[in-house]
Amino acid sequence: MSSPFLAIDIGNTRLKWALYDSARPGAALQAQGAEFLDHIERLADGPWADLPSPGSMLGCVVAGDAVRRRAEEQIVERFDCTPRWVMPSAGEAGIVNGYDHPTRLGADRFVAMIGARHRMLAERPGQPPRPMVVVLIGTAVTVEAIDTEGKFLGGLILPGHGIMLRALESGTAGLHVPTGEVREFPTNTSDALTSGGTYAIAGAVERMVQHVRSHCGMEPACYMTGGAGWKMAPVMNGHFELVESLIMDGLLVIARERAAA
Ligand SMILES: Nc1ncnc2c1ncn2[C@@H]1O[C@H](COP(=O)(O)OP(=O)(O)O)[C@@H](O)[C@H]1O
Ligand SMILES: CC(C)(COP(=O)(O)O)[C@@H](O)C(=O)NCCC(=O)O
Ligand SMILES: [K+]
Repeated sequence: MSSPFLAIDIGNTRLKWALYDSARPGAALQAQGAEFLDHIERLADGPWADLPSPGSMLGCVVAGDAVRRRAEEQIVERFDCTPRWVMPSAGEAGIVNGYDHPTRLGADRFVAMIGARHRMLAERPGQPPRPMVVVLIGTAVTVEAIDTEGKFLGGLILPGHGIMLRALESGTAGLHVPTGEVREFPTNTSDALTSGGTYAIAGAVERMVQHVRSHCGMEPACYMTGGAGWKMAPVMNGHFELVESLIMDGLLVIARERAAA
């Protein structure tokens, strides 16, 4: 018997949710949405009002305990299921967590790597696994390195587009301008700021691809996700697959493994 499954990803800007017909990778998506954190209280009586009730849910949250509790209130108000959240551990679902303190790794990073590993293996059945670079472009940007065995080697944390711009605006007198375009040779302040932020992220990602290539001796499979992923995709060198659902995919993989255990 399978029942609908609710997956939730709470970042520092938005809560993303997705309802699937069951708790397994490849499950059919029935409904999805995103709310800014200020609007979490609208969920139960708004976007969730007419949904079929999930039999279980699993989420990841990096926005802090107060936000997590506000989301839990909505879940228990609307649905008959217990809120459950992924806590990064030393290893789960094909990823070995190489962080110095594994539990201090962001849950969204851990879950995205699990989703990516599952996708990479599914894309090449019967072939040897590849190392990976997994990029999350949300409020912050993270750039994760995973070897062929599924070991998380380490990752970068950078400011996201919005934080970079706000930091520059607040730290200078002359950088209060509208959003510009990404240009190779920007000739106005708006384009210079937008291009600077975009290529800062692209440069960090390219460097991590080099590190993984030389450490693992193989070209990594590269995946990108997050609310601002679409902004980065056009400027990435090499083959980067934009997978909007990477964190939800990871939650489905974990939910199935936990149900089987
Ligand atoms: N429609 C949108 N709503 C909110 N943020 C958006 C939107 N489109 C792009 N973004 C960008 O995505 C970032 C937030 O992405 P998201 O994945 O929701 O972040 P987080 O996981 O940290 O909550 C913002 O910094 C913003 O630059
Ligand atoms: C790095 C992050 C702030 C990213 O948050 P996001 O951009 O998804 O809102 C989050 O994953 C986090 O708080 N991590 C804990 C510290 C760490 O991963 O080392
Ligand atoms: K996130």
